Amino acid sequence: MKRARLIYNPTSGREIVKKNIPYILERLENAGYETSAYATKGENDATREARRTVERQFDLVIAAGGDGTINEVVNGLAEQPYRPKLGILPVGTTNDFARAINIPRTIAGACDVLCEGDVIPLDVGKVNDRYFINIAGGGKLTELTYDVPSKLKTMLGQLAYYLKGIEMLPSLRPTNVRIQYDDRVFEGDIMMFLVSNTNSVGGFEKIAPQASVHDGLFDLIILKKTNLAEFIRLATLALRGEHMRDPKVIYAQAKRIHIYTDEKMQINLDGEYGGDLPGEFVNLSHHLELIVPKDMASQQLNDSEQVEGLESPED
Ligand SMILES: Nc1ncnc2c1ncn2[C@@H]1O[C@H](COP(=O)(O)OP(=O)(O)OP(=O)(O)O)[C@@H](O)[C@H]1O
Repeated sequence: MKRARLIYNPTSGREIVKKNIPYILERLENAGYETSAYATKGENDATREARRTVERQFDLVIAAGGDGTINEVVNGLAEQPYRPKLGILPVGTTNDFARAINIPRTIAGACDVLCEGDVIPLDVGKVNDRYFINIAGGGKLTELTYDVPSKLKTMLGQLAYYLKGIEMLPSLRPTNVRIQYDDRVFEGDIMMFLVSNTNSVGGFEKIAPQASVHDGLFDLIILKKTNLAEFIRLATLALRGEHMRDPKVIYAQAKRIHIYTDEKMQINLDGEYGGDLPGEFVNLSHHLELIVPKDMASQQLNDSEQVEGLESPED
């Protein structure tokens, strides 16, 4: 029998996972996994437990929580000599990563995927000595995730983030940066940069339309200096996926991105604080194996349509 370890954050999202542990264990047992569960106790505990699953050679690790918990689990698995397969039970507030890979945000639906889904290779992002699977970013607005109290998230869900975003708008300031992406360079003032492995960021599902989790490439989005009105106009365009051709936006793909600034700029990794710039973002292609819905596997593997506005390397 294969062995699975469920690592869950009992405080994630609306705290529903705890009540459903017996159901989840039963579903996995029926699918042929001898399964045990571990409740995280605080920051970085999911990373420590994921490392133990490497040592104990589990076949499958299931990260149950929000993007923060998934990120911690990935940090425990990355660059270990043996890496169990990764499954996701999205029970957080935003669940950007689960949205990007079409994992249902119900316990029963996500269990269907764990039990009947396909396995695809997953690229992992590395910056300095930390890892991410969804998004890395910098700029004042990307810091809003730190300040939303968990009580408010439990009550309001994702709306809590949007309210915080509106509150922060007037304090947005540009930063002067140098960004080298593969053999191209941008130098100037920016409001924000995003280094994305998926197309889903903060509930914006069309922000990096060309992103694929296993193409070995990051999708880089740079938002140049704007005033508040332009910023709001671009955010509205981004909701519809129409921001890429705007002259204030650079959208490109790259394997390796180096970002340097003289000013202080924090790096946000999968929604959590991940150190400060400078940073070198490296795409570890096909580094993990991920369980996804069956339709998702074929969709991701056939993804080759070019998107307008995407800067090509010779531009
Ligand atoms: N038992 C615990 N009590 C309090 N905090 C915890 C506990 N276990 C883990 N954590 C911390 O909670 C952080 C956030 O959790 P997570 O991302 O899973 O949920 P969320 O904040 O509800 O969802 P989202 O990230 O989608 O907003 C984790 O990064 C982890 O450090």
